[in-house]
Amino acid sequence: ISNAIQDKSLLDKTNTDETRRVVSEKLDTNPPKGTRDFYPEDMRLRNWLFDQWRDTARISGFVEYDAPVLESEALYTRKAGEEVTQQLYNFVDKGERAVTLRPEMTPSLARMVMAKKGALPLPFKWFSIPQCWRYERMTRGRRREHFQWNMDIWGVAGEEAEAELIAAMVSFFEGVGLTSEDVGIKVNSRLVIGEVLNELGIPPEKFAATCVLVDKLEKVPVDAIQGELEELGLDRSVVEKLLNVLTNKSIESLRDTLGADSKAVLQLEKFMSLCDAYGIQDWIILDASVVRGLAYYTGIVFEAFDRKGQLRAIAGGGRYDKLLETFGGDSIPAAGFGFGDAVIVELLKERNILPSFEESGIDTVVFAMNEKLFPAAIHAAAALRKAGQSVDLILEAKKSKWVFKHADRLGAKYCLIVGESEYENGEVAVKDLKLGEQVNVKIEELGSWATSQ
Ligand SMILES: Nc1ccc(Br)nc1
Repeated sequence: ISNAIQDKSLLDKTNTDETRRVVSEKLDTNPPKGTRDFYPEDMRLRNWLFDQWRDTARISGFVEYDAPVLESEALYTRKAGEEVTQQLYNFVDKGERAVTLRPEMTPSLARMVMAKKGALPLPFKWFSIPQCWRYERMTRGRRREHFQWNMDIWGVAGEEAEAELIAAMVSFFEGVGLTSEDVGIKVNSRLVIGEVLNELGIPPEKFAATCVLVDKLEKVPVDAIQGELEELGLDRSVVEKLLNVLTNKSIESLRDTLGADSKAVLQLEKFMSLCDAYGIQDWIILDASVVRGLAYYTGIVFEAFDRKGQLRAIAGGGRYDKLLETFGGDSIPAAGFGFGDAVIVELLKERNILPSFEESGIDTVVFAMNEKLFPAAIHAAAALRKAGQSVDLILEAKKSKWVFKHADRLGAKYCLIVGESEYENGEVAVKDLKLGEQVNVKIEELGSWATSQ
């Protein structure tokens, strides 16, 4: 190596060959399959959505946490046939560890709670906005990542937790301009399935996997999963009976089917009365066919959907009291939801209530008419920035025409011009780009000018 460095000609030659080989393989500028780049305008939309989520969480008394995007694969080996665990973005790392990009956040939250071994004061209300991943064969060309707002309440056994969670979700919808005419929230309890399976003599250990299969039945014909049903010992008559109960779309009909003293009916009646207290009853639809696809739900489950029925579920969640047990820990009652960043944006666009994010948010473009005046432009920009303005200082010699076009592209409010004659009078010219008016401002008064805008 040292000879090569001394013998520069060799280095140049090697570099040239190397460079030629590298340049010949044209770089693929697309992001990896199923992932997205966020250019500034996309980032403004994403930040706006995250701000709505964060504001709702803060107002509802939730505090933010986070966890690594990379987790041990062991966190998701639930063997219940869920889509989310069958599409892990997993690999073996350089330390021979079986790891995966997280497909959901709840298991990470459970791991964090277990790590604290009971030292966490209960109850707690936490939220996060993790990027979650799946590795789906690109046959369907679907995304492999999304950001998912997670809200969870741990340590509250009563349905008050689910009602608080759904009230927070409704508060988000109202905050972005959606009403109960646009969005509904279907609510059910997995106790319904539990009572039916119990009556039919199906052992409780089959409960979770049955729920996952029933969820799949919402999307595919029975024949498509007949094999999995039989593997679980669910013969056709059991499935028919189960599906019949799940057709109930009101608390009244469910009460007729399961009886007034059914735990599932009593739970749902209590939940509905809590929703009345929040004044969100118009958003709620009882629908016994809702089971959700995660194995660990144990009680109330819910999903938000667009009333026009054009889109996939907007959000979903439920109670998961036994999750820590599946990790070998002691159970703590918990409930929560996940709310993806894709469907909600599609809905807001379709309802034409997604704000515009074209403008960069730059307040003032500052430029010097010649190189000699650039230090003065720096001082002007510094004064405006000190007063809290967002300032784009033009860093090279540019013609005025270019600067005004640039300022227009940015959607800037003002253009501050440092010109010879004004500067000699200790002033700069400020043009209001929306109104077209231009005023001269004393340089030492720029701070107060900025704060007065
Ligand atoms: N679980 C999951 C992860 C990533 C996407 Br996109 N959808 C679902």
